[in-house]
Amino acid sequence: MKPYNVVINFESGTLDPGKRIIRKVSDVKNMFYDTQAAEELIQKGDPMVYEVIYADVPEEQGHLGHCTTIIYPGKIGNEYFLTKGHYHEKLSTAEIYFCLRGQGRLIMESTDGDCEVLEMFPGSASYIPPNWSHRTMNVGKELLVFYCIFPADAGHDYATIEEQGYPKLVVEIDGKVTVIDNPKRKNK
Ligand SMILES: O=P(O)(O)OC[C@H]1O[C@](O)(CO)[C@@H](O)[C@@H]1O
Ligand SMILES: [Fe+2]
Repeated sequence: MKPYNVVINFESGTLDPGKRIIRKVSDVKNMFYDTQAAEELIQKGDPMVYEVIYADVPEEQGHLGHCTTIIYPGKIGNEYFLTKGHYHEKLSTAEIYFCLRGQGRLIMESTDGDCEVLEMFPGSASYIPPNWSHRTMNVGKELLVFYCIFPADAGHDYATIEEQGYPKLVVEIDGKVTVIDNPKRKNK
């Protein structure tokens, strides 16, 4: 293949040319603490939670996958709109998130059971080491837009997070972004 450019719009988060994946509340309902509130939102029109726009790169060793992620502002119950979250199938692969717009949080858990939450803001570049799962939330009132770079053969393992969730939740309490223990978390 030959070198090529894509163009990223820092405002809207579009990456062109790219392949767009859309996730609505119905696609991520099991990830939220308040599943009842998620069901109600699905009945009210099933709004979009986030989209990912991938550059066209072969999913092969040696290549770097890259994409933008756009998370809409919103909450389910008092929990901010979030991505599904995953480990990489190839656990030895890292990832970088470079925030272009908005305010977010990045929650990560390692295979050793450590949990960390980082702030995301325009200009923040977050390093997700090998063996750490990752999920992002939009904690602001505008779009959260960030650019991701990862080994193209990393793959996604969604099952672990879908089953056990994270040890912490990022929620709004009295208008403030607050990190609390996840009451539903098993084995912790
Ligand atoms: O794949 P998820 O967990 O739905 O979240 C999407 C985010 O993670 C990535 O899959 C990359 O690891 C990006 O596409 C994006 O930021
Ligand atoms: Fe990833």
